[in-house]
Amino acid sequence: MSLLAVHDLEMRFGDRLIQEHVSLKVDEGCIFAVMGGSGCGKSTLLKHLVGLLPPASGAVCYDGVNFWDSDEAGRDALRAKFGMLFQSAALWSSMTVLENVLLPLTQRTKLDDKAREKRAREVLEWVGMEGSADAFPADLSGGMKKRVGLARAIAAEPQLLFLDEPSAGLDPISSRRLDDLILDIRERTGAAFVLVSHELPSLFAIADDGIFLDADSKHPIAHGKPADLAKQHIHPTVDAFLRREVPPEDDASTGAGAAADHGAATAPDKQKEPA
Ligand SMILES: Nc1ncnc2c1ncn2[C@@H]1O[C@H](COP(=O)(O)OP(=O)(O)OP(=O)(O)O)[C@@H](O)[C@H]1O
Repeated sequence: MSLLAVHDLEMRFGDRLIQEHVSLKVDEGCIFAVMGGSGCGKSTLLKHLVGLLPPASGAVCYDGVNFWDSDEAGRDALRAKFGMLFQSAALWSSMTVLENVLLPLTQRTKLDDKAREKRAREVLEWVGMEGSADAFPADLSGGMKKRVGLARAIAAEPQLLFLDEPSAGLDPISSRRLDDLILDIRERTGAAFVLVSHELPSLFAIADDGIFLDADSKHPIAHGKPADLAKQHIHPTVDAFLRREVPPEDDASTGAGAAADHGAATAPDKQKEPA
């Protein structure tokens, strides 16, 4: 039974179709990437996965339980299985770092004050932020805020973590540190991750599986490990994203066969590998 399974999801805003025929599975310990060009519906998919938006049709299931078929108590129980790191880290500015991390522990666990603080300090230590427990978010750099956001997301021991562009706005070194941190957290907790990302080095370094959403056809055009997809020439749009190539425009030869030739100039094995 998959931790998360999405079956033939259709996403709409009113009459406007965003994506259809979206199916995916995320198992324990998997790092799953949601990829695609700007505006294709990645963040919208994430919002469907965390129960913020109801599907137009299709199903989002956790451990085989359909989120939208559950009653409110059932949905709360399912929500307890996951944590979320928003793009901005979304820390409460009026609370200290420690108080921010304590929040999900207060809301989601029955731990007493002492145990809550112990756990909050433990996860802050994991992300290297134990020395900033009494600081306020305004005193932190972007990378530090993301690390605190990650500590808050993992504090209540979720099985699944959703990360919306975790590397956005970070310099390459901070971005690489965040990748290492995600791998470290997976190692420590066995949690699975679903991440929206445009960062190719990060996708190639840490993602085990993924889905590629296409803005034009409004359905997924590729499934698989990003590092493998970059070598397979499945579709010109996938190549353009994963191999940083410009897709041929208004060209009758935009099929998968033509894409193979199109990609030859900058094969991934000739690109600089992620450090
Ligand atoms: N609340 C909303 N109401 C109506 N349309 C929306 C809403 N939110 C997003 N959209 C539209 O849905 C489409 C997909 O948006 P989304 O933010 O999911 O794309 P994305 O792939 O995450 O983009 P980016 O990579 O630029 O962040 C866009 O055309 C966007 O304008």
